[in-house]
Amino acid sequence: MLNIDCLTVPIDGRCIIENSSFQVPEGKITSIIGESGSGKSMTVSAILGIMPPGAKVTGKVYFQGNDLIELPMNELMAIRKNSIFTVFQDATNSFNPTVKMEPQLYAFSGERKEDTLSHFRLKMERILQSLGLDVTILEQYPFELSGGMLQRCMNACALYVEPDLLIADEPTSSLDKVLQKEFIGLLKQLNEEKGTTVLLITHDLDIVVDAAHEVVVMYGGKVVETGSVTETITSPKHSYTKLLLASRF
Ligand SMILES: Nc1ncnc2c1ncn2[C@@H]1O[C@H](COP(=O)(O)OP(=O)(O)OP(=O)(O)O)[C@@H](O)[C@H]1O
Repeated sequence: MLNIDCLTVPIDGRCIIENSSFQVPEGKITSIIGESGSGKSMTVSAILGIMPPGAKVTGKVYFQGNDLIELPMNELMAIRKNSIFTVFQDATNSFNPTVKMEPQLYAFSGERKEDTLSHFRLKMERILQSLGLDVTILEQYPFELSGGMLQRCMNACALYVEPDLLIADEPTSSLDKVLQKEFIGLLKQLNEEKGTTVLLITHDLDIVVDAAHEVVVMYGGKVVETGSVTETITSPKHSYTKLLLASRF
């Protein structure tokens, strides 16, 4: 589904990602794990084509037969709109505080699917209720909702869109344990019931073990190990992976 080949990202002469290759197989949950600053989020940015000024990307990012790095911006935007949904670390930052929830959730989900507002409302209300949210939140502003509720709203959009690829970048790090478990359950549900391919970025090995099928270990801007989660935790090869496993207990 997603095939990263020799990805290299220098920013202002400093190499942030170096010659990294890995695959995200269709229908699986693949997790990128690594210490803070190892280049996990920058890898996501390179996949999505959202790079900071001064960055140069080389290598290939194949998705559904296209090299996303080579695509003109309008074609990349169309692929992102139709096939990829991204959940970022702190949902609070994804919403405009001065706009009510309904138009914002519509923009993230119904509008992307080209659904009418009335169709969106019916479908979204069902999803919100299934996530334990009252539909009156649609009339509220983001600042009236808790961080956990906003994260659930973003999850509701992912459920609405049913993307081919869901990218979740540290989605649980601002959540309490109960909401973390709920989010991971939702990822598994989307993966098992809808066949959604998931790329999950985390620094939490317990989440990888609980949710992922495949793991990509990053260290110092490089992919140092890839493999199935079972294989990697039973016989890690790289010293950093061994350290990560040792620090789990
Ligand atoms: N806009 C930017 N300009 C220059 N360097 C950046 C920029 N954003 C990130 N970096 C650098 O790129 C490196 C990788 O950062 P990245 O955010 O990808 O790490 P990460 O593995 O996701 O870390 P974390 O787990 O803390 O989110 C870091 O050294 C960081 O300082």
